[in-house]
Amino acid sequence: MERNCREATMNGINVEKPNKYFDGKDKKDFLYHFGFGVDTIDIPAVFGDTKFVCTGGSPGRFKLYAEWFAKEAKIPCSENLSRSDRFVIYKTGPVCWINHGMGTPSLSIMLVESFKLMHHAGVKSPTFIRLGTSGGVGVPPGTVVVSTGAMNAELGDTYVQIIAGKRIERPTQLDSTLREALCAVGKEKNIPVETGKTMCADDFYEGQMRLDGYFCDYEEADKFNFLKKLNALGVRNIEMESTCFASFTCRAGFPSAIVCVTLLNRMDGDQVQIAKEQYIEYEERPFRLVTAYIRQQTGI
Ligand SMILES: O=P(O)(O)O[C@@H]1C[C@H](O)[C@@H](CO)O1
Ligand SMILES: O=c1cc[nH]c(=O)[nH]1
Repeated sequence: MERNCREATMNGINVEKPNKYFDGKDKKDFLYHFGFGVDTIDIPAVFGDTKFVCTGGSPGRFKLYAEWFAKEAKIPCSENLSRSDRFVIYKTGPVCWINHGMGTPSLSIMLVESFKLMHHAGVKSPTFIRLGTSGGVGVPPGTVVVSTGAMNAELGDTYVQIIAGKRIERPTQLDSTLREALCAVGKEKNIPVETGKTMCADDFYEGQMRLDGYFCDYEEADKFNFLKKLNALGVRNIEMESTCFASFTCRAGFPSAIVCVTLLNRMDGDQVQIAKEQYIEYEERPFRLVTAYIRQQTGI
């Protein structure tokens, strides 16, 4: 049965308390990949009013999203608040825009430091939304997939971590209330929205059964059989972060959603070759949907 993370949070199910070791009175926690810590900036003053953390891979796209949001809501956009060159952090009122790089290893670092940031800022239940791009599985290019769940590369609905030499699998639930609200906004705004599972691959080429990588030791028929299998399992898009994102946010008890536009239908090809204007219009779709939802929720 599908679980709602918000309920899970309220009932205390699946929600883990922050690690006791990083927050002792004598400890001055430093967020290494953000380049600042509790000792170097006044975290509650800068981040204490955060309600939403929006994230996605590219630093340039997230700077743009923050600027677009500020312009639309007629509020100021901060400078890049990150003091490291690993990630960018922009703030527009109650919304933080932080990029996470490509793949789950990079995302996991960004999420852990964002969760610690919210903890130090005294923010109780921030909503996390991943706005990204993906390859569609049987859906037309430009479709915005709001994920019902995340599936790993072995086609299990879990996020696999190796800790102390052991394989740990954790659930990849997403918040169904948030998803439904986002879908309703998409409909209102005439944005082509679909719901379905998102497959999280470990790489862009072989892990997604592309035929255009440098290596390929399978046949074209294997690719199509795999994509058909995914489609039959309810998968509508493939990207590279969803399992970690769903698992970490649910573990922390934060409502979360994944909203990714499809750049192509993988049933029709592998190369991502889109005219610049079309690419920007596709990139804008998750932004328009999520922004409308945030503005509706916050009244800004
Ligand atoms: O959020 P983005 O668009 O960066 O995410 C997808 C998944 C991979 O990180 C990347 C591959 O092109 O795009
Ligand atoms: O096909 C695609 C497109 C974007 N991102 C992916 O991971 N795969």
